Amino acid sequence: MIELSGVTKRYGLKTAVRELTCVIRPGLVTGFLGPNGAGKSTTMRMILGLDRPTAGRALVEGRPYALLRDPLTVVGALLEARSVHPGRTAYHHLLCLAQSNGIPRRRVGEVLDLVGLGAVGARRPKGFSLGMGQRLGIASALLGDPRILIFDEPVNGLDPEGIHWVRNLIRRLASEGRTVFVSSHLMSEMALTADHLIVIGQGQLLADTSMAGFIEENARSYTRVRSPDREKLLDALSHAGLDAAPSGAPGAEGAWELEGDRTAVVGELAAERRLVLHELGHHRASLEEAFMRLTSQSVEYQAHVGAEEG
Ligand SMILES: Nc1ncnc2c1ncn2[C@@H]1O[C@H](COP(=O)(O)OP(=O)(O)OP(=O)(O)O)[C@@H](O)[C@H]1O
Repeated sequence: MIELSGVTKRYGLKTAVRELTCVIRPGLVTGFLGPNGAGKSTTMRMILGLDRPTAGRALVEGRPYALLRDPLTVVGALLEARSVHPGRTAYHHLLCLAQSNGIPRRRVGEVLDLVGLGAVGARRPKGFSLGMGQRLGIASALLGDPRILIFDEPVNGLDPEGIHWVRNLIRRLASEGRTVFVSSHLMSEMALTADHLIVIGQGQLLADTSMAGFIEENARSYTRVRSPDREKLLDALSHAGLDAAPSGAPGAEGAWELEGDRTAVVGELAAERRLVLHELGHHRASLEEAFMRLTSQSVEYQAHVGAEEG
């Protein structure tokens, strides 16, 4: 378990994280979302003792990271900026980490096999592809068989096969009862991976909720209907007091949308008036749209498309 209570981090006048309080529980994948500069990496660095909070406390399994004995056996992390000694092979890189953390040598071979690098352990990581580098970072995180795993943008730069592999690994780690805390800007990936979400904007907590609850609360629900008898259908809807607007969704040209789930009433109206329908369905907006909706007020750098400048 990871516990943050009133965690604040200031860099000079800039407050990167402001009074963040939340608990990241075992047995679940908790997604950590926020626009660029929201404070995600800073928060992860504070949990890992790489940055000291200006105020508040970050605890892993009930203790500050700095007080952990053999920390790699308690918490493993994959951070965005990683350093690997240029002269060491992948095997030696992991062996040095293992030896300084009281981890048996045999575990090095195990994690290399686990991440699919068993055949290239004798090679130097500087010749590795982005995906292989990412796998080596994950091997380091798993080395101490820790109960807590923190992954900052784990699928960055990976191909679809690599993304699929990371997703399955993350889900498996959580199903084994571990605490898994993952940040990603890839919303479609997060929607498939996370059970729970913590969302921050400008360093402050915006949401701490289940994935299903987040989508229920923040994603628009609507009915989409398409008919070759468009004018008659719109007339029927308007007589029934139902507002419809043209769909702006890509690939939904000619379709109309109504707020909420109105499939039953639209279907009945169409049947009554003997109108042909080519499409009628209830949709819920994606996690991406829900995220954009929630964080639109707290984006640090925003492009103003079409704004007149100068
Ligand atoms: N060492 C530092 N000195 C000064 N400001 C910093 C430092 N580290 C981070 N910041 C600032 O703190 C804020 C939060 O940064 P952080 O990297 O934690 O955000 P993030 O959510 O991880 O962003 P991204 O999604 O772009 O990785 C930003 O405004 C950043 O410029």
